[in-house]
Amino acid sequence: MQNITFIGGGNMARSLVGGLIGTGVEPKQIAIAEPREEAREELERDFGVRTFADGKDAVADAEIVVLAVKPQILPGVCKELAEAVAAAKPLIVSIAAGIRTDQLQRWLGEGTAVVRCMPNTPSLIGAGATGLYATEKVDATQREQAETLLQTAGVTAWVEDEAQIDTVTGIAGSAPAYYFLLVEALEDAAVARGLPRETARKLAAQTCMGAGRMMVESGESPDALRKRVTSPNGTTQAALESLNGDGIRQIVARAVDACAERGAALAREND
Ligand SMILES: NC(=O)C1=CN([C@@H]2O[C@H](COP(=O)(O)OP(=O)(O)OC[C@H]3O[C@@H](n4cnc5c(N)ncnc54)[C@H](O)[C@@H]3O)[C@@H](O)[C@H]2O)C=CC1
Ligand SMILES: O=C(O)[C@@H]1CCC=N1
Repeated sequence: MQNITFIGGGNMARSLVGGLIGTGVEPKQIAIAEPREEAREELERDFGVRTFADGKDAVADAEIVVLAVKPQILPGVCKELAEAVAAAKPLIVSIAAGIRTDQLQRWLGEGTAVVRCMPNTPSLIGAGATGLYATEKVDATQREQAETLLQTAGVTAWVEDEAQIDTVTGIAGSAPAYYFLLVEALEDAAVARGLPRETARKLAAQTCMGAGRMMVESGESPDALRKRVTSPNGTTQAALESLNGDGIRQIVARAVDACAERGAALAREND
């Protein structure tokens, strides 16, 4: 694995660095630029990585630079890094929601090789899901480098149309939060019915994991697995009829649209 520099050492960088180190990447090959001193100390303590206060210093010896700051500050951060990027010529991997590759190339230099991707926080435990998109400037070796980097965090899938990265955000990047919300809601419903919260959380969270593992490991469709839980005229049928009657599929479709549209709006707002 090449030298990898993260610009931004927040939640997502931590998730990806955790994944990288978990698969045996040498911590010293990872550099993180992070302005908050306390965060730098924590990153060094938790992962043994090199940290820098200034992004330009962290880019100098990097083969891959992962942009992991908020979309709202990315234009300024890229412009500050442009000279160092032009000198080191790393592959740029952006994980910023919404921000398009043509914008990144405009800020960093038109010749820059950019992969835009959308990972998610389960990367921290190697259970991430990432969509990737490569520009024409990215060669086959760099595509492989980006894929290998994100595969240390979980599964990956390429998209050919960049706009689909916003869809990926809707079903994977942001989606862990939907499952957390669902477990919160299950927990609240159980507590309202008198079950202790601790018991409710333990059982609901494990059920979320169990259902997830079955979908990933069995190779069966969610539809087939759902049908197997659903006895005719039984309890699950009653619950599913309630969910469908309340428009669960429409609710989810609207949420995915809202997410993807917010991604596109972030690109416009930060142009
Ligand atoms: N949190 C998530 O689940 C996911 C986030 N993303 C994307 O990842 C990016 C980072 O998100 P989070 O990690 O959640 O945010 P965060 O706020 O936890 O981390 C951003 C970090 O950047 C640092 N920073 C601020 N200015 C900087 C500068 N000039 N140079 C270097 N670092 C600087 C901040 O101090 C902070 O530690 C965003 O663009 C977001 O859209 C993508 C997929 C999932
Ligand atoms: O909420 C956000 O904007 C980021 C991008 C995907 C997950 N978190």
